Amino acid sequence: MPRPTLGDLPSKVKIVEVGPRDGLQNEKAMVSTATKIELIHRLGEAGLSVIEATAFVSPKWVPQMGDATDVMTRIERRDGVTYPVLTPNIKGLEAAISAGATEVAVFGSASESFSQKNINCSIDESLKRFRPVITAARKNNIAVRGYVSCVLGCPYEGDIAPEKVAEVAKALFDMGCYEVSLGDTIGTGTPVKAQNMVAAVARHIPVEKLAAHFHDTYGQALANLLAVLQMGIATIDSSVAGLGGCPYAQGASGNVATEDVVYMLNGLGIESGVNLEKLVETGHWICSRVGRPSASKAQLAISAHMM
Ligand SMILES: CC(C)(COP(=O)([O-])OP(=O)([O-])OC[C@H]1O[C@@H](n2cnc3c(N)ncnc32)[C@H](O)[C@@H]1OP(=O)([O-])[O-])[C@@H](O)C(=O)NCCC(=O)NCCSC(=O)C[C@@](C)(O)CC(=O)[O-]
Repeated sequence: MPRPTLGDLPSKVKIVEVGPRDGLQNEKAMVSTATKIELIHRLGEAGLSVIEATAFVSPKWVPQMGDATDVMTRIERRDGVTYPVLTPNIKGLEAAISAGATEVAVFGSASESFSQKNINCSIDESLKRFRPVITAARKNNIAVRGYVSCVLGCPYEGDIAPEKVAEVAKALFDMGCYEVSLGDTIGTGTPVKAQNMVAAVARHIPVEKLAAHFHDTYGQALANLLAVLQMGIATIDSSVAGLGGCPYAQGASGNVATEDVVYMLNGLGIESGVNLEKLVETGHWICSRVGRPSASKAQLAISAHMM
C-alpha cells in the first residue's frame, strides 16, 4: 500500500486573526471598547502575530466599529505583532494613520451587487477609490492588504466566475497590495471549487501572496482550507470562536474558528506560533462577554477536558 499523503503542505502558516473586526462587526448589542481591547491583548498573548483590530468605516454603515480610533489608540502593541485595520477610502485612511495604524486593508468584491451593498459603489468605482488610498498609505510606509469578497459565491448573484475574482485580485495586487485575501463571504464553497478559484487567481498573482478567508456557513471551511494549503497558500484568516458574519451578507456565519484551524495545523505538523490552550481560554472568555456559544468544535472539546 503506498503511504497516504496530502501532497506538499507548507511547513509554516501565518494566521491573520480577524475576530476583533470581522468577528465583532456584526454583533447586534454594542461590545464595549474595553472588551475589544482586552480581546486584542489576549489574542496577542496566545501568539497571534497579525490581529485585525478594527475598521475605519462609516459608523452609519457599521455602528459596531464606531470606536475604531479609541481601540487603535488604546491597545498596547506587542513587539512582533501587527494590527491591520480596514480603510475603504481616504477618510478612513487618514483616521487610521492618526490613530497610529501601520497596516491597512482595502476591501473590494468580485460581485457587483455585493460591492454596491457593502461599499455603495460599483467594482470599477471601488478600484478607482482604492488607488489613492493605496498610494497614500505606501507613501506613509503603511503596508496595504487587499480583500476580494464573494470569491466562491454571492448572496445576491449566486455563482461568481473565478476569472472575475482573478481580475479584481490582480487589480488590487497591481495597485500595490502586498497580499490579497480571498473571501468566501457566505461560505458556500467546496474544496474543488476553492481550488479552481485559487488556480485562476494564481495565474496572475504568486500563490504565496494570497490568503484564504473562508467563512464556515456550510461547515466546509476546514476542508476548503486544506484544499488550498495543498496548492501553496500559507496565510489563513480566521476568527476566534468562529465569531462573526458580514452585515451585508444575511445569514452568513462567522469565519472559520481560529481554534479549529490551529488544531488542524498542529495535527498536520504545520507551525503557526499559536498556543492552542491560551486561544481556547480566549474563545471561552469572548463568548461569555458577547453572550453567544462558540462556533469552534475544538474549543468545545478542549474546554470539556479542561473542566
Ligand atoms: C465606504 C462607505 C464609507 C461609503 O458610504 P457612502 O454613504 O457612499 O459614503 P459617503 O462618502 O457619502 O459618506 C457618508 C457618510 O459617512 C462618512 N464616512 C465616509 N467614509 C467614512 C470613514 N471611512 N470613516 C468614518 N466615516 C466615514 C461621511 O463623512 C458621511 O458622513 P455624514 O456627512 O453623512 O455625516 C460605506 O459604504 C462604508 O463604510 N462601508 C463599510 C461596510 C463594511 O465595513 N462592511 C464590512 C467589512 S467588509 C467584510 O466584512 C468582508 C471581508 C473583508 O471580511 C471579506 C469577506 O468575508 O468577504
